[in-house]
Amino acid sequence: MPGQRGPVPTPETRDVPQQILDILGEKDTFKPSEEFPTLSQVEIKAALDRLGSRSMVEYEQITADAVVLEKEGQSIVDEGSPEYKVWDAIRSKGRMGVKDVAGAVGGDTAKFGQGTAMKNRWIKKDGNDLVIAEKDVEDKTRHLLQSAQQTGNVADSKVLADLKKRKLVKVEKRISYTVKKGPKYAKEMPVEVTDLTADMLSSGSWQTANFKPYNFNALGANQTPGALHPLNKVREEFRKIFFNQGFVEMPTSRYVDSGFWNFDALFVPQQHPARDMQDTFFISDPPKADRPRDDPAAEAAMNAMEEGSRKLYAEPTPRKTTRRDYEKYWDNVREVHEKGAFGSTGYRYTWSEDESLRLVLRTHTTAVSTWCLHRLAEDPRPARYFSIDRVFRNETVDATHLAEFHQVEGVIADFGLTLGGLMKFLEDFFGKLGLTGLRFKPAYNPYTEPSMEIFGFHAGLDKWVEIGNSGMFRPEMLEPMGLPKDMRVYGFGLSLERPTMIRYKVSNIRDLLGHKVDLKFVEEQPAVRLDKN
Ligand SMILES: N[C@@H](Cc1ccccc1)C(=O)O
Repeated sequence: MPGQRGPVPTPETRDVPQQILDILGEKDTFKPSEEFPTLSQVEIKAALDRLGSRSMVEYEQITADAVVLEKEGQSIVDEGSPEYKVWDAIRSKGRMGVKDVAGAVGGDTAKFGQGTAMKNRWIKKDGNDLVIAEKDVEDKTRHLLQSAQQTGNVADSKVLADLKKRKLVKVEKRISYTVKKGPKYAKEMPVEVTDLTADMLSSGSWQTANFKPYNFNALGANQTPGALHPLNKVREEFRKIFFNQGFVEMPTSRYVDSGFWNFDALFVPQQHPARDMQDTFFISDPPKADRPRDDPAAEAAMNAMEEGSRKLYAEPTPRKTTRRDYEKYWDNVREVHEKGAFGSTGYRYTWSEDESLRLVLRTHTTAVSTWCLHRLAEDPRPARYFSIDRVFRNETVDATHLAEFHQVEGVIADFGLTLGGLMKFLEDFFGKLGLTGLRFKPAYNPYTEPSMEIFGFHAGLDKWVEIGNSGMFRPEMLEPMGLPKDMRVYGFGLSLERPTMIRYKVSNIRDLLGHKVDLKFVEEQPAVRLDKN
């Protein structure tokens, strides 16, 4: 029975309760330690408890002193006493030089044995030699210790004190039991019923059935309650960091989105290589997305997230909601691509509505940030949003790349933001993950200007690793939404997999994500604190 306190019955111990009943059929009382010399005290106790809890036996515990052999005492029992060994060595040679005894029996044995053998008059000196004085001797020390071992007792207290002084024996407390019949004694272990069944109820046999008593001392069986996946553990750590800095979590989980939200609204030109089949998974059925329009489900989710945050940070006013003009937004996006607008010269190509309405597996969570930012335009105010969710890219799969992974993404909207502020923010943010002394490298994203790749020095790997991408969103993205000209928005993104792989020392991403993940691995990984190494 899993979790049962005490030893698990083995084939040798399983029928001990029955054997105890058998013995009690012949004697009124007995000591199990004498009848079962090979069983441990714990095994005996388990059998007695089993019978005792059913009132089949009663037992008493006796604590008594027992003489136990020390190592030296045991070796005398096994090989004989030093005095005997000295006598025996001299006997077998006939005579032996005093100086040769140590060589024959060992230094320690010679040292202790020779004197005692002399005192016992087993040996005597003959010139410079030793010869035996007694033809037959009894190794009393050995016999004394043998009997002490068998009975756990040395009757003569003076002898016992002497053996203790010579460190041949010690005295220990021993627990033993005396057993007698209990009020429900029977010759056989009765058959016990564990479950009340429908049959027993209808036949009435439950009335006479012998139910197994509850064992309230039994430990519960170990439960495997499930475990957070390592990615989820790291995700939770990131979420804490974001929440601690006043970020609102964005509603996510919409894996399929239109090109509009994933690309066009972000000022990604329609000919951009990222929009190629090589890089993006396109969905063929349904063939086309709807034009951007009200999205009540996402709206409700985001309202709830904001409401929670508003309570937490005691922000005074809820957002004003006005009707969004999606026709205008759509036209603005077309115009900024095609002809240029809002002070930008645009890309100057013919913008295709069909391309914008193609369905894709979203390639970045910036699609969600874009949706949240366009929503902010109806009541522009400082805001901080984050998401941690799955994205898809048509990549060649290898040890560090899969066609799907997770992005950690944050955006900060405010008035009067500067690039220096973003760098400082990122230093603080990554500092909380234990990464300090960041380096920034100018980079290019169609939707941010300036853009920076973020590098951190990884002490364990002893090299600079790219840990993220960031930038300030372009006016070509923000102004078509209706966000005010003087509002600036930071954005940054990183993968969830990379810090998780480093933290859990996973070298192949397929051990972390996909269909080959070992559940045992998942269950065994400890929780982490990202800011503790
Ligand atoms: N979308 C970028 C990350 C990013 C987000 C926001 C601003 C700048 C960069 C990526 O996928 O790598």
